[in-house]
This record gives sequence, structure tokens and C-alpha cells, in this order.
Amino acid sequence: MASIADYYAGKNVLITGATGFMGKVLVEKLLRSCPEVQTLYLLVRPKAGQSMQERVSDMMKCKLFDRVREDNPDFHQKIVPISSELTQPALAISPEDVERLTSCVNIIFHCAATIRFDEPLKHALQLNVIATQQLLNLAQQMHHLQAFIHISTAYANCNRRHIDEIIYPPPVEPKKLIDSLEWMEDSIVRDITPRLIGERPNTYTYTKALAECVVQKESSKLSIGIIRPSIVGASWQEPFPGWIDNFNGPSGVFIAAGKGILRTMRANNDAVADLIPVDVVINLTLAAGWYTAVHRPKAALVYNCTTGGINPFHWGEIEHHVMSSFKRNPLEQAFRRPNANITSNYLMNQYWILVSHKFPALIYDLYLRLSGQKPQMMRIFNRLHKAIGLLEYFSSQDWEWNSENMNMLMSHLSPEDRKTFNFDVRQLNWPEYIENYCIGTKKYVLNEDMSDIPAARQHLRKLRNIRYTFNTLLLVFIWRVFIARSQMARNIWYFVVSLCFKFLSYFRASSTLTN
Ligand SMILES: CCCCC/C=C\C/C=C\CCCCCCCC(=O)SCCNC(=O)CCNC(=O)[C@H](O)C(C)(C)COP(=O)(O)OP(=O)(O)OC[C@H]1O[C@@H](n2cnc3c(N)ncnc32)[C@H](O)[C@@H]1OP(=O)(O)O
Ligand SMILES: NC(=O)C1=CN([C@@H]2O[C@H](COP(=O)(O)OP(=O)(O)OC[C@H]3O[C@@H](n4cnc5c(N)ncnc54)[C@H](OP(=O)(O)O)[C@@H]3O)[C@@H](O)[C@H]2O)C=CC1
Repeated sequence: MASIADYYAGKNVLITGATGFMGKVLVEKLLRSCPEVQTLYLLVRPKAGQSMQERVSDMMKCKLFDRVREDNPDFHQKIVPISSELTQPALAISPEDVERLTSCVNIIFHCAATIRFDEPLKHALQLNVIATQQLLNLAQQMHHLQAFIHISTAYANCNRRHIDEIIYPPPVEPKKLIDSLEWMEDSIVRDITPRLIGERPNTYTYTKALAECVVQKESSKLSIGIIRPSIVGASWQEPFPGWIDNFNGPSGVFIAAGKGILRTMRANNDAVADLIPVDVVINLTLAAGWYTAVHRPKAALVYNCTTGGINPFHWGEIEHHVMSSFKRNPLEQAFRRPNANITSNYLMNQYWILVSHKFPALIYDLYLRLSGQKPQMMRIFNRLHKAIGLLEYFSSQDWEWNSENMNMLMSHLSPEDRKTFNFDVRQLNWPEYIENYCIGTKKYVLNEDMSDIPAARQHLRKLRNIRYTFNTLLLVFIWRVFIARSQMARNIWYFVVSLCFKFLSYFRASSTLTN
């Protein structure tokens, strides 16, 4: 049987969401490990004043593509951007482009989605469900399509504790929901959203569940694979360890903790932190594309792409390794020394928010005001609290995912493919991975230079001294106020002071005698 790279040789691949975190890694890996691939058609929209061509050529200049660039400096010739706005009718693809795509595309990877947890339901539905349906419609017109791979999420069914590799009945018939929301005003949709999403925490997981049903409906006409990654983190090995380019999921939390801003968060120390490196997800995705095209399974195969059941690691361990990593490799200009703690106790968390977040923010804003600058710390903390409030659902409980299809797929790979498209997470060394992840946030998200680490360490020492001085002054102040008001406190104070004097004179006397 053809190896994965052999299979992709000469194939035309269509990718949505190629400018996103996972899409970029998919494009890079395809170009690097399947160098004979024919063309990658990327559905891209113009954004922030940049045309789609500008966006794609900027993307290819990114460090992520360094290894591909080394192997093949002309790799950009394999990339063809296609203008598309997925929220528009027929995905706003021109008739000429539709013609071109339908005549040659062999495989589709559908990565595009809105992954925001606070997305209004109508918009999340438009992008995650309706656009998926439109892409499936386009796929059915393709003459040479061999596989349609849809990227879902392991949390699409997070209302269940145990999640099998099956598509569960939808919370509502997608078509009915789409029809009913069409005529409703946004304010009404906003009001009924909590009732609609029910036990799910947000519109993201809800619409991703609906998208799976939409995809399943077409599985008699297309060969389909559904990938369900859990919490996608920085790369483990490829193209280099620690690559990450965004604040999503745990990355923003790690950065906020490394900067000394985040000191407390609600999470269960003993719950499994189901992080999965982005390169693992992409290797599995490419292998699933190959398997779907070659074996043409009768029903859509679902791949739960998770680590918890295979090589578990817990939030408490993550906290420990993140903190020690940022102490060894500090971020620049930290607000305070990195020292975040997670707790599952609501009241305890509220107490630490007050003492370790709000109080220092107030003091710092006061300092900024007094020095004629604009206060900003309270605003930063309010945004941070909103973000972690949305993530806590995922860090406070754990789930059990069955990953038989991932094992089945691995058993079908040749030894060579198992190395090139490695998704065997049993080999993952968590402490090493977390260290590289934290360094990756410093280098690639914050664009900080590793040569500045000695200065960053010096800054942390300065912060420690400020804290000691502040704590001492605070203690003296509190005590002074206290003894000014209470006779008992004064008596204790005089007693302690006289005891100290007695000890001092005893030591002085005994040292004079021995001399
Ligand atoms: C040290 C102790 C560690 C212990 C760890 C404990 C817990 C781990 C925490 C979380 C794990 C759970 C993760 C669950 C993931 C589920 C898996 C999935 O299926 S999918 C993908 C996950 N999706 C997300 O993560 C999206 C979440 N984000 C949002 O919904 C929104 O961004 C938002 C948080 C609601 C914020 O919206 P807002 O409009 O206020 O801001 P913007 O998004 O427009 O961003 C503005 C600006 O801020 C930057 N940003 C965004 N998020 C963060 C963040 N968390 N921290 C810091 N900065 C952040 C963003 O890049 C923008 O920057 P710029 O203006 O420069 O572009
Ligand atoms: N990140 C994670 O932790 C996880 C992600 N997933 C799934 O993986 C997939 C990829 O996620 P990720 O890469 O992290 O997400 P990103 O937010 O990084 O990327 C989203 C992609 O979708 C594109 N897109 C969004 N809206 C439109 C639109 N209207 N028209 C055209 N393109 C659009 C974006 O393009 P543009 O650059 O133009 O905005 C971008 O390329 C998603 O399906 C997500 O549900 C699953 C589990 C976990």
C-alpha cells in the first residue's frame, strides 16, 4: 500500500482556515513531508486592510516555514489562494474558482471556524454550521474528491462524561435552528441562547456539535473523517519544539501567569489537563486523510485526538511546571514574580482575586495616576477575569475519551510513516513539553529575545526586594496602628521587646566570658 507521502504526491488539496493556528501547521507539514503534493488551494478572505495574496505571502514568510523554505525555496508555487468569505452565500467563491476547484480537488481539510467562546449564536452558527454545509455542497460537485476531513473538537459533546468515537444525536435539528434564527432579532437570539445551549458552556461547543451532524448527513455521498482534538497546544517536535502563535486556550493563561499578572485561577489540581500538541493533531489529520481516501470507510470515522486516556497529566502538574519554567526563563517586564496557584474552591479563589489581583492593580493604578499616566491595570485584570471565567469550565472537570480509532489508524501505518507522521502521545515527556511550550510563548507569541533572560531575572530580583520591603513596611504600619489602640497589644509588644533585650544581653555576657 502507498505510504502517506506517496498518496499525497500529485494530489490537489483544498484547505479552509489555513491562516489559523492549526491550518498553518497543516500547510507546513504537507509541504515538508509530502513534497510531491501538487497544489494547495487555500480559501482565504481579505482582512485588516490586507488582500488575501498579501496575507498568504506574509504567512509563508513566518518562521514556521523556515524548514520548508530550506528544502524548497520555491514552495510558494504550490500554494494558490482562493478568495472566499465563508459566511457569505456559496462561500463567496467566484464561478471561475468554483470551476477550477470542482475539476481538480482530491482532498478537503476543513479547519476554519470561530473558536471564540463568547461568539453570538447567530455568527457561530453561520460559520461553524452553515459554512460547513456549504462546503459539503461544494464538495459534492467535485469530480475527483476522495476524502473530506472535518476538524471538530473533543468538547463538542462536553455535556457527557464519557465520549465515544461516534456522532451523538444533535441537541436540535440544525436545519430547524437555522430556519428559526434567520428571522429572529439579535437581541431575542441573545436572550434564548442559554436555553438553547443547555448543558454546554458556550456557543462554540454547541455549534461544533451541530456541525458534526451536518457532516454526518453527507457521509453516504462522501468519504468523511472527523478529527476531534482536545486542547491544542504548542508543537511537540515539528517543525521545531514549542511553536505557538496565539493566546487561545492555555497559552494566554500561561503568559498571564508568566508575567506575574495571573496569581489565582479556578481549576482542579487532580483533573486531567487534556492538552494535545498541534503537530500531533496535524499528523493524525494527514494520516486520517490518507486512510479515508484509500480505505473509503462506509460511515464517517471519528478520531478522538486526546492524551488523557493514554498519557495523562494533571492541571496541578501543569501549574508546577509552568511556574518553574517561567522562573528559569522569565518573561520580560513582569508585573510581579510568577507565582500562580490553582484552586477548586470558589471562595478561596475569590479571596485570592481580591488580595492578589485587585489590590495590587488598585495600588499600581494609583501609582500611575500620581505619576501622570493613564491607569490600566484594573482594565487588564477585568479582561483577564472575563477570559479565565470562560476557560474554568474546562479546567475544573475531566472527561474520558475513547481513542480506538486513533490506535487503529496507527496500526495501519508503515514503520516509516509512524515516524514521519508521529501521533503516538505515549512518547510525550510532559515536563520537557511544558518547558518548550513556555519558551515558545516567550519567543513566538511575545517576540521576546532569549538573550534578554539575564535582564529579566534581574527584574524578578528587583520585584522580590520590592515585595519584601513592602511587606515589612505594611507589617510595621499595621502593628503601629494596632498598638496605638490596644493596651493588651502594647503589653505584648513591650514583653517581646524586653525578651529580645534579655537575650541580647545574655549573649553579650556569655561571649565576654568565653573571651
Ligand atoms: C499557570 C497555571 C496554569 C494552570 C492552567 C489552568 C487552566 C488552563 C486554562 C485553560 C484550559 C481550557 C481551554 C479549553 C479549550 C477548549 C478546546 C477547544 O475546543 S477550542 C479553542 C479554544 N478557544 C479559545 O481558547 C478561545 C477563547 N478566547 C475567547 O473566547 C476570546 O478571545 C475572549 C477570551 C472572550 C476574549 O475576547 P475579547 O474580545 O475581550 O478579546 P479578543 O479576543 O479580541 O483579544 C483582544 C486581545 O487580547 C489577546 N488575548 C486574547 N485572549 C487572551 C488571553 N487569554 N490572555 C491574554 N491575551 C489574550 C488577543 O490576542 C488580542 O490581542 P491583540 O489586540 O494584540 O490582537
Ligand atoms: N485551538 C484549539 O485548541 C482547538 C481547535 N479546534 C478546531 O480546530 C480548527 C482550527 O482551530 P484554530 O486553528 O485553533 O483556529 P484559529 O482561530 O486560529 O483559525 C481559524 C481559521 O478560520 C478562518 N476563518 C474564520 N472565519 C472565517 C470566515 N468568515 N471566512 C473565511 N475564513 C474564516 C480564519 O481565517 P482568518 O485568518 O481570516 O480569520 C482562520 O484561518 C477549528 O475548527 C477548531 O474548532 C479543535 C479543538 C481545539
